[in-house]
Amino acid sequence: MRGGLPGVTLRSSLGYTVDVYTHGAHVTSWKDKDGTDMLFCSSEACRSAVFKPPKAIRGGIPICFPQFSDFGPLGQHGFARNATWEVRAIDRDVSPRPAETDKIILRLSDTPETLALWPHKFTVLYEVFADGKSLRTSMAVSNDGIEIDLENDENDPALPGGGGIRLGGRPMTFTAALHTYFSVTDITRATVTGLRNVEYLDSLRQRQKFTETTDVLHFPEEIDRIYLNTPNTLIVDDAVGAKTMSVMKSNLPDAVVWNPWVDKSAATGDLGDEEYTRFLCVEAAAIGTPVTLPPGETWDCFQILDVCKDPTP
Ligand SMILES: O=P(O)(O)OC[C@H]1O[C@@H](O)[C@H](O)[C@@H](O)[C@@H]1O
Repeated sequence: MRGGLPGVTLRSSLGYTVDVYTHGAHVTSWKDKDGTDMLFCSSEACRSAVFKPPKAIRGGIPICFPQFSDFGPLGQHGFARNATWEVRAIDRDVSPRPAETDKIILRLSDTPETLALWPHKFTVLYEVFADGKSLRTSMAVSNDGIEIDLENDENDPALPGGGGIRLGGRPMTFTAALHTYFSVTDITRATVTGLRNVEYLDSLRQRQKFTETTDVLHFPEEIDRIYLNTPNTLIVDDAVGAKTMSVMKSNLPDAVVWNPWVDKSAATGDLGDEEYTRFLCVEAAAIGTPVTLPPGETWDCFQILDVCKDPTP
C-alpha cells in the first residue's frame, strides 16, 4: 500500500479491486479487471498524493464527519478523515456464494483528543463492500452518551418511581459526506445527470440558494455546490473514456458537486496543477438538515457506486 500505510485490497467476483486504508477508512481506488480506476487519487508522479497521517488522502472517498466543510467549529470536514480507524472485521469469500462478497468493517470512536474537539461519546462503523462491479460504503453512527443512573435501580422496589435506566447523555448533531472523487478523462466533457429542479447552495456565491435548471450538468469552470434533497440516484458520465457510473444513496439527502479548477488546484499542495481535469467530486451528504442523534441511538446511511457502462478499452 502507498506510503507504507496499513490497508487491504478487496476483490469482487467480477475481478474488481478496491483499496482501503485504515488511515481515514479511506477508499483510494475501485478498479475493474483491466485496471481502469473509477476513482481519482492524486498521483505520486506529480508530487501530490500525500499518504502521511494525519493529513487526509487527496482523492478516493474521504469521509467528512462529524462536520462537512466549515459547517461548525471543527476543522474543515471534521476529523474522521485524519484519524486512524480500527479494523473490526475482514470478510474474504466466506459467504455461501464464494467470491461473491469481500468486505471490511472499520471502526472509529471517541478518544481524549476527539472529546476535546467534539464533546460526544460515539462509535462509527464503516463497511466497504466490493460486490460484482459495485462498491458499497455504509456508515452507522451511534451516540454512546448513555449514563446509567445507578441510584435508580429498577430491581430495587424501595426506590421511588419504579426505578429504571435513565438516559443521561446529550443528543449529538453532525453533518457528514462520502466525498467521492470520480475519475474522468476530461472534466470539460464529463457530465452529471439527475439534478434538474433541485435547489442548491452555491459555495462560490456566499452559499446563496439557487435552483438547478439543467438536467445534464456540464463543467466548463469551477464548481462548488451543495444540492439539497436530491434524487437518490445520480449519473456521472465520463463521456471521453466512455465509462458511466452511478451513485445510489440512502439517508444522505444532499449531494455536493465540486471541482476546484485551475487556480484552486494550483493552490492545493497535494494536487497537481493539471489534475483538476481528471476528477469530479459528487459527494453523497447530509448537510442541509444536520443529523441530531439522541443518546443510545444509531443513524445509518450508505452509497452504492456502480458501473453502468464499462470503460472503452
Ligand atoms: O481541500 P479539502 O479540505 O479536502 O476540501 C475540498 C473541497 O471539498 C468539497 O466538499 C467542498 O465543497 C469544497 O469547498 C472543498 O474545497
